[in-house]
Amino acid sequence: MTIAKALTIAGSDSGGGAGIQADLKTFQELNTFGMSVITALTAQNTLGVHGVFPQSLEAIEAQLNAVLSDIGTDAVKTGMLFSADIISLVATKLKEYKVTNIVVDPVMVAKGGASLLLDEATKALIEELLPIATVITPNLPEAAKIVGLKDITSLEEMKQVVVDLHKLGPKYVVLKGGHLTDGPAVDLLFDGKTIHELETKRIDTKHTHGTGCTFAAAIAAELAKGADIVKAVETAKAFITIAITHSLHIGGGIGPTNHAAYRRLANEK
Ligand SMILES: Nc1ncnc2c1ncn2[C@@H]1O[C@H](COP(=O)(O)OP(=O)(O)O)[C@@H](O)[C@H]1O
Ligand SMILES: Cc1ncc(COP(=O)(O)O)c(N)n1
Repeated sequence: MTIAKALTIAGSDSGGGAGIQADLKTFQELNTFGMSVITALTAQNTLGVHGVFPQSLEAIEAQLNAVLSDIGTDAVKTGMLFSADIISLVATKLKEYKVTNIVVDPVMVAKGGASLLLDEATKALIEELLPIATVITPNLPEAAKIVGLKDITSLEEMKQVVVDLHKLGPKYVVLKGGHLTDGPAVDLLFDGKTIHELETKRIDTKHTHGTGCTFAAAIAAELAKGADIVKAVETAKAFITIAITHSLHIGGGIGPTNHAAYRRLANEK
């Protein structure tokens, strides 16, 4: 039996809601074979990040070589990359192994406020990773940091920023509007010509730990299976909306989304 393969290159979230764990659960639910390269361990739960332990370049390179030299992959999703050196290594290896379908989620700060990317690494992200990305999926604070704005607070501003982000080299840009404070949850997909709006009702919940990771992993899984970008992003939006609707009240803080809900609902139809 053959199966589409998807690789996440990201940080481990011991709490299971974001990072590597969210990505692998999402890959599984969307019927792809998930693999992982761990860039950093985080000691994390619903209350926040209690420790960050980046892995050595040697350990990261060994994982990349092991997976890509033997198994290969149909898509990659990058998440927490932490430092400029890790970003450079990942970019070099993705080029060396001619990886296609590269989804870059430019993770910078955890929902609780902890930094998951060193400040000085933003330059490497912009110069080395964005130009080789198939699609990038920044949230509003990440997009503001990348284009040098203080903040982005309206749909009108988002429409300008999505075009500015595209000029940095990725083939497609998905700008996530989850951080707008009111109105629907709108994401914009720009393909270089047209801005597609993906809109859902804003779900009233605080349990959104791992939404960005899960959404980007779902895009990667769909691209791995051969979907075009519009279809991949539409499916990912449906997946994350259902996962947030049925989010889990686990722990004392910001609970995780429910990765299993999408498939469970599909099976009930
Ligand atoms: N309260 C919400 N209701 C519905 N969709 C949401 C909500 N919060 C976030 N989303 C959606 O979840 C996805 C992840 O967005 P976002 O939370 O902005 O990312 P991040 O986790 O990177 O900060 C996007 O598709 C966004 O529109
Ligand atoms: C290891 C790791 N990676 C990424 C995130 C961001 O989570 P979110 O998807 O909620 O922005 C996180 N909290 N931890």
